[in-house]
Amino acid sequence: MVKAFMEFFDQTLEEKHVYDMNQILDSICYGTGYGMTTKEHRYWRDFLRMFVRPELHSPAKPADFRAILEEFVLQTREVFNELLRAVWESLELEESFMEDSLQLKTPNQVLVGNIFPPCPQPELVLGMPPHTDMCLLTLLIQSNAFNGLQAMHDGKWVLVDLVPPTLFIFTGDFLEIVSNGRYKTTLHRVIVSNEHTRISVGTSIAPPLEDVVIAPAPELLSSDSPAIFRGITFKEYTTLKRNHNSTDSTLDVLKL
Ligand SMILES: O=C(O)CCC(=O)C(=O)O
Ligand SMILES: [Fe+2]
Repeated sequence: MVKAFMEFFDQTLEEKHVYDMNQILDSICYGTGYGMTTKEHRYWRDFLRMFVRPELHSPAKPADFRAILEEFVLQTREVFNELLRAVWESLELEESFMEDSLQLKTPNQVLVGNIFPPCPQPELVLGMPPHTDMCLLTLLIQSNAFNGLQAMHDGKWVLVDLVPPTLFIFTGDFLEIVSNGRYKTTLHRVIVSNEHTRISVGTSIAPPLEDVVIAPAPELLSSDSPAIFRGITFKEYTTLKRNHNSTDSTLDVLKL
C-alpha cells in the first residue's frame, strides 16, 4: 500500500490535481499542507484521502492502485473487527448490540496516504499539527525507519516507534464518546526529517456519516456515572471540527 501511494505521489502535479478538494466530504481528495501557516507552524505534507467503505473509491492511476487498495481494505477490515470486538468486551458491552446501534456492518472507513518530504529546517515545521482523529480507531503504517509520529502521553510528546512492519493502532474521538470517557482519544502530531521522505498510511473506522447518533453507550450510564457527552452524527461532527479553531479538544464542545 505504501508503494502504491509512493507511485501516486510520484505523478505529475496535473495528474494529482484531478483530485483537488472541492468539498470536505469529497470521496477522493488530494491536498497539500506546504506553506500553510498558522501563528506557530508551517505544515509540510501532501495527502490523498479516500472513502473506502461502504463504497471503495480509488484514483484511476497508478493502474494497480485499486487492486492493492481492495486487498488492503479486506485485510484491515478483519483487524478492525477483531479490535472492536476486544474493545466492546473490555467495556462489557454486547458486541451485536454495538454493531447494530453503530451500524458497523456498513461502517465508514477512510484511508489516507501522507507524504512528508525532507525539510531543510525541520525544526521550523510540523508534518501535521496536533490533532485527534474523527473515528473509533485508526490503524497506521509508515514507509521507513524515520519515525515521525508523536503521541501525547502524560503531558509529553512521545515518539512512536513505527519501524515497518509495525502497525500502530490508536483511539479516536468517537471511541471516547461511545465509552463515555473510559477510552481517551489520542492527541498526535507529525514531525519531519531533514534527510528522509516519509510516507504514512492511516485508515480509520467509524459509524456511517449520517443516520447514526454517536453517543455514550446506555449500558455504561447510571446515576453515579451519567453521560458526559451529548450525541452527534459523524457529519455534524465534521462541521464542528472544521469550524473549531481553539486548541482545546473538539470533544470539549460536546461535554455536558
Ligand atoms: O503520519 C502519521 O504518522 C500520522 C498521520 C495522521 O495523523 C493522519 O493522517 O491523521
Ligand atoms: Fe491523525
